[in-house]
Amino acid sequence: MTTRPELVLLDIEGTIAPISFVHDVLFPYARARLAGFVAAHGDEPEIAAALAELDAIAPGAPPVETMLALMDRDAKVGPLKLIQGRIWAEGFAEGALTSRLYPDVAPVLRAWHGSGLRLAIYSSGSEEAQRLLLGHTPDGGLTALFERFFDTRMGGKRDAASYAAIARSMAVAPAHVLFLSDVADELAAAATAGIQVCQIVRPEDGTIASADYPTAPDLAAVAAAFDRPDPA
Ligand SMILES: CSCCC(=O)C(=O)COP(=O)(O)O
Ligand SMILES: [Mg+2]
Repeated sequence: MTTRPELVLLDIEGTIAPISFVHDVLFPYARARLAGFVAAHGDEPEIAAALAELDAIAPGAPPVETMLALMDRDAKVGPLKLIQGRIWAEGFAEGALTSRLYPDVAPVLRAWHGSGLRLAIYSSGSEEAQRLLLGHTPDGGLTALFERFFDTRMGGKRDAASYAAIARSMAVAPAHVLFLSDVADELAAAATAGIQVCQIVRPEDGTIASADYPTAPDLAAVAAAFDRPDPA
């Protein structure tokens, strides 16, 4: 991180939301409802298209089994993410789900937005899921702080071209974007595209610090770094 960015691009899981929340609350909620959801909504065009994509991944296998197997290895696959997002939408609408963010996140995001920094999300979770998560936090709705919610329709998070495309679509030079993530491979892809990067290392979630990139324990530390002079 060398210059104060114009745009901060944020990952979700492990960066602003606890991994434990995603794995122990959101994923089990979706797992338990996959079969019922497919039975109820499988004929809707968007869901039917997602089921066809799943069939291309595991030809002939029942789609619910394919999704369960993908979830077992935390595969970030578009049709699975779309269906998870639709299931979580029902949970948030019924009040059965409330999202959880790390405690530093909401105050820093509000301060960044208030100071004119542009904000966007780039997550493997679907755009709908991202909006739900940020719209139902214990600190209130945060979606209005963000200009855009990018998901894997922009490309994979380990592919440099995805970050270049995001910068282009937000009309900002890559060098003026800062990407925050817990995953070193994602930071490597962003750095290849010329984007500034910082790894968020949350000890409570067991993130392993990479030797290759600047690290910070939370968003407050990133914010503090903006105000420090560059090392000579
Ligand atoms: C609202 S996103 C839900 C979490 C999720 O499904 C996911 O895959 C998060 O991936 P990330 O790219 O944010 O680490
Ligand atoms: Mg992450």
